[in-house]
Amino acid sequence: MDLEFDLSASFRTSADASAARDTLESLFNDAENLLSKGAPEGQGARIAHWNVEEDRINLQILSGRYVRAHDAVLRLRKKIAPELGKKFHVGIRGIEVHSFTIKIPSEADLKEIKIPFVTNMEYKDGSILLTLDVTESEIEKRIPDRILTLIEDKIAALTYGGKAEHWNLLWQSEEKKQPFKLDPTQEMMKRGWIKRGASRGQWIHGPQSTRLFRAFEKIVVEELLEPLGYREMMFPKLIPWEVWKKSGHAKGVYPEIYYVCPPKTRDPEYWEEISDYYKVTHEVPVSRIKEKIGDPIGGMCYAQCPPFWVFLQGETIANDQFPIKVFDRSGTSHRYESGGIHGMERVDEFHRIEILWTGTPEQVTKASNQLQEKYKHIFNNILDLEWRMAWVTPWFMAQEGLAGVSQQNDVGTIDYEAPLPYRGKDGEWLEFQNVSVNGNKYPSGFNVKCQSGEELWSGCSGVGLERWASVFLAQKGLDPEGWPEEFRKIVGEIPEGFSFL
Ligand SMILES: Nc1ncnc2c1ncn2[C@@H]1O[C@H](COS(=O)(=O)NC(=O)[C@@H](N)CO)[C@@H](O)[C@H]1O
Ligand SMILES: [Zn+2]
Repeated sequence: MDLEFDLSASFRTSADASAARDTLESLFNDAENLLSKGAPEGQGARIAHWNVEEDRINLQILSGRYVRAHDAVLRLRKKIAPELGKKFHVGIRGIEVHSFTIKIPSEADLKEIKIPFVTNMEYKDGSILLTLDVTESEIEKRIPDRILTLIEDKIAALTYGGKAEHWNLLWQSEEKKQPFKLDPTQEMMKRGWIKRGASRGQWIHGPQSTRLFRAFEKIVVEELLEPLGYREMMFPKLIPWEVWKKSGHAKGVYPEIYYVCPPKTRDPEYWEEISDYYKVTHEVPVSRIKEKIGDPIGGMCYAQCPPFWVFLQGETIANDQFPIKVFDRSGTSHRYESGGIHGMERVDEFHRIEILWTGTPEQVTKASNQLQEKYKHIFNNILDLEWRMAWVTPWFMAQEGLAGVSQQNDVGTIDYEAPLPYRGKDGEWLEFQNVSVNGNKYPSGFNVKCQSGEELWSGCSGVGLERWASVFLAQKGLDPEGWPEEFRKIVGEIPEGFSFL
């Protein structure tokens, strides 16, 4: 059984339309092809029933997935309005929806959920019956189609939800003997390289760890970004909903972002009682603060590349400007990660170099391949890591709560993973960066065009420095004597830290 739409509605007319009954009869009778345009043979919409009662033309329309009942009613209005006007001086004032149900095939029921404009959802013999409460304006705004897509995605998630994340191996280095077997985070804490920050999942990096992070950055800039012509930019780090609506994150990022709310006003008097309360009690009255701050305007940097696109938004760019290749390392990213205390490899606040490029599909694919070559050189000849690359669910799909792979070939994400010896032989490998070809998602999301009108694609690569440090130190330990010569030259002398009594 496929989708079934069942819509009962009326055209409200400016005057009694009974005189038009015969005309309506012939219009509706030969509406067959009007209601099947765009549908495979015999799968158009059909008028199950109609009648005229003074200033109401009532109809019931049944359809499948192709010419959906609500589209059919709009097509009918367009068809009969001029006839009624010309011949009978009767206008159509609007559409009243009396009942609207959609039947969607599904192996199982969905859990109780609240969906706008859906008044009832029940599961009966292999399908979910949705009852919608929509008016003409929701129909014009395609709300029923978005509700259908949402339900079909949830039904799909019931099945692939059980499927493991998409993963297939692309390349793997040879195994390497790893003398070091300890947890690098514990070792770094013991030696005072890092200390936990005061906030959840946050670290403070001492001079030693900072030198290591800067050495990784230096390698990325000198070995990869400069030779390949990437220019440094600074992307915003406070992201408003507007950006996440265009990047797609507004579809599913809510459980993992740090929200940002501005004060309702910066008038000191408005806040005086809060400061006074603190001065007297030495407690911060958080519940009272909640009343004094505005709604969240968005959140802290999460994926790092979306806010860049506002720089190109709405522009038409000369072809000779492409490929545009930039990178950002101007600030931290923040994710409300799963609970529990993690080492440095899973943190709420992290430092990432975000590499971003855009151009024609060929240019974008080529740039991705160039980056992969350079990374291979860095991991094999400078850091001497044991590591692998795998083709996985694109990061932008995962961050919208989707699974599987992109329909477009060579659009997708390559995850770079490495073993952490302290996790043991069968320990989970850690993703320490990725390279993605994101297809046309961002240029079209932010309405960026190239002069020739050719389709624009983009790609991005996130280099997580906490992850590089975790992988490198887990495999090589914290003593520079155990580090590859190439890398030691770049790091130089590890600076002294501070000692505590
Ligand atoms: N919680 C975290 N802690 C430390 N590093 C992280 C964390 N989340 C992501 N990263 C780093 O950021 C990289 C890219 O993150 S991603 O979500 O996979 N991809 C994106 O967000 C893309 N925009 C590319 O940056 C990861 O490979 C990892 O190196
Ligand atoms: Zn990105």
